[in-house]
Amino acid sequence: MVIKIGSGEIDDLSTLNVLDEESLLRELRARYKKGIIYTYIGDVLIAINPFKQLNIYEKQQHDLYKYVQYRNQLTPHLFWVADQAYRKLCLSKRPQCIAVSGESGAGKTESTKLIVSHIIHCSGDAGDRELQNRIIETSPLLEAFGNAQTCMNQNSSRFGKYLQLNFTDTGRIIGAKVYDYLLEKSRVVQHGPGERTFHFFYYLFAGLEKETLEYFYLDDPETYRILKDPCGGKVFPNRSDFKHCRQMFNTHKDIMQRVGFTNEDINMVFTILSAILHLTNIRFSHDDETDGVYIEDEYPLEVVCNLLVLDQEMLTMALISTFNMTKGERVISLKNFDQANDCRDALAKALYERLFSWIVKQINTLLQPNRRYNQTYDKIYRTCSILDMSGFENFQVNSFEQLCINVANEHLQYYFNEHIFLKEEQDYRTEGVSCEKVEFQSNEDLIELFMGTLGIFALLDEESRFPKANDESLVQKFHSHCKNHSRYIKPRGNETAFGIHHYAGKVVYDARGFLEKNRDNLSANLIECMGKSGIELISHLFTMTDGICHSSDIAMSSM
Ligand SMILES: Nc1ncnc2c1ncn2[C@@H]1O[C@H](COP(=O)(O)OP(=O)(O)OP(=O)(O)O)[C@@H](O)[C@H]1O
Repeated sequence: MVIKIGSGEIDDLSTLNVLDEESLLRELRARYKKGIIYTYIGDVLIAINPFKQLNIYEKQQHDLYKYVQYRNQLTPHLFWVADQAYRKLCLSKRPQCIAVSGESGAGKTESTKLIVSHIIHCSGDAGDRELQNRIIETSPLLEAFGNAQTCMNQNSSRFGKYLQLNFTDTGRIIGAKVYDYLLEKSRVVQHGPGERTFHFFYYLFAGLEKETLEYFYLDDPETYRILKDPCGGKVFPNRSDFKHCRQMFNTHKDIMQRVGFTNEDINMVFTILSAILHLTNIRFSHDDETDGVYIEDEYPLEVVCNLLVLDQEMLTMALISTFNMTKGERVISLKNFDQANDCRDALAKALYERLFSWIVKQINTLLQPNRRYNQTYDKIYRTCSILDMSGFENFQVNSFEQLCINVANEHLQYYFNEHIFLKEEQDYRTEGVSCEKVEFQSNEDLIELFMGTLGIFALLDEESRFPKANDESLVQKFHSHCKNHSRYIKPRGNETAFGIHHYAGKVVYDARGFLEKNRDNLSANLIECMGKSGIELISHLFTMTDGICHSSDIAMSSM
C-alpha cells in the first residue's frame, strides 16, 4: 500500500520516493496536526516542539520502549533513540553518542533530559538510585547558572553541554561527567531588550531573606547595572515573576544540598554572585590631571574587596592601570575610560566563568564513579554521551557568539558528512555491495576558511595582538585575505560587516566587539590581585592557569 505524502502516516521519511524539502515539511506538518511530534528519517529522529505537556513520557512509555525489537511496531519516539544507544552500548561495547541539535527553543534541553531519564530507566533498577537521581538533578542545576531568558526562549541554554554517562560492562550506570563549553559569558555584563542575564542573579534577590541580602550588601535589584532592562522595564516585571524566582531559588538550593554541595560551597556561590553585582556597578571618570581615570564612588569597590577578601589598593590599581615589564622593571601605564570599563567587565565575566566551571567541577566530583570502579576504570567503563548544542543561528545582528556557535555547527555538519555519507559508502564498498553515490555539499572549504593557518580565527587572533587594532581594521584584514574565497561575502557600505555562506545559509556578521571579546583581557595585575585573595577558592580559581580553569578537558572555546 502506498501512503500519500501529507497524510501524516509516514513514520520514516527516508522511505519516501521524493525527498525534497516541500514533501518533508508537508508530512511533518500533517503529523504535527495529528499530535505526532516525532518522525524518523533513517537513523535520525526529528522532534517538533509541542509547547504543551504530552502524556507520552510516563513509566508506561519507558517500559514500552525498553528493548524495542522492531522499531516499526511502535510510534516514533525519543525513547527509541535512547533505547538504541543503550542497547548498542551493551551489545557492541563501543561508546555511543547522541547529538541533539536545533535552533534556540526547539526543545534540545528538554529532549536531552528525557533521553537521560530513559537511559537511566533502561540501565536497570539494580543501579544506584541515589546516583541516578543526582544525574537527573544536575541538569536543572546547570540551567540555573548557565541559562537565561532570551527573546527566543524563557529558559535558553547559554552554554553547550556534553554529558557522558558511564556504565559497567554489564550496562549498569556507575557515574557521569559533564563537559561544558561556549558559555556565553558576555551575557553577564550585557543583554538585549526583553532578555536577561543568567537566572541565578534573579533567584538570589527573590530567594534570600532580608538579613542575608544585607550580609551580601545587596540592596534594591533595580540599582544593579547588569540586571537592568535596556528598555527601562522593571527587573521583576510582576509579582508572579518574583514568586517564580523565589520558588526556583528554594528548589535549586535544595538540589545543591541534595547533590552534595556543602553550606560553605553554597555560601561561596552567593558571595561570588554578589561580588559580580557590586563589581559591575563600579563607575569610572576621566582624570584631567593624570589623563587616566579614577573610581567615582568607592562603595562598590569596598564591598567587592570585603566579599572577596582583596586588597583594596591593589584592586584599584589593577582596575585603573596596567603594567609591562621593560628591562626587568615594571612600567605602569594608566588606562583610559574605555579600557577601565572593559577591564572591570572582563573581571566580572572571568569571575562568572570560573564560578560556572567550578560548579561543573563540583558536580563532576559528585557524579564520578566511586573508587571501586575507578581502580579498574579504564578497563570496565562504557560510555554513552549526549551532546546538547545550540543549532545554527542567524539573527538580525550576529556577533562573535553567533560566529562561534555557527562554526561549531559547521564542525558537526562536517562530521555528519564524513560519517553518515562517506563512511557508509565505504562500508558498502568494502562489503562489495553496490550503492549509488550520495550527492552532498561538502563544507570542508568552510572549515578551512575558519580554521586554516590564514583563516578567520587566525586573523582574529593576530589582530587581537595589535594594541592599535580596531574592529574596522579587523574586517579589512578579513576582506584582504578572504575576499576570493567562494564562501566569503564582502558587503558594501558597512565597515564592520562581513558575510559567510554557511552550509545552512548566508549570515552577515557584525564585527563590532569581536576584538574585545576575543582578547578577553584580564591584565596580569588583575590576575595577581585575585590570586592574592584571602579566600582560598578565589585565589585558586585565578592561579590554576592564567586563563580559564575549565572543568572540561574538551572545552573548545569560550565567549
Ligand atoms: N517534549 C516537550 N514537551 C513539552 N514541551 C516542550 C518539549 N520540548 C520543549 N518544550 C517546551 O519548549 C521550551 C523550550 O525548550 P528547550 O529549552 O529544551 O529548547 P532548546 O532547544 O534547548 O533552546 P535553547 O537553545 O535556547 O537552549 C521548554 O521550556 C518547554 O516549555
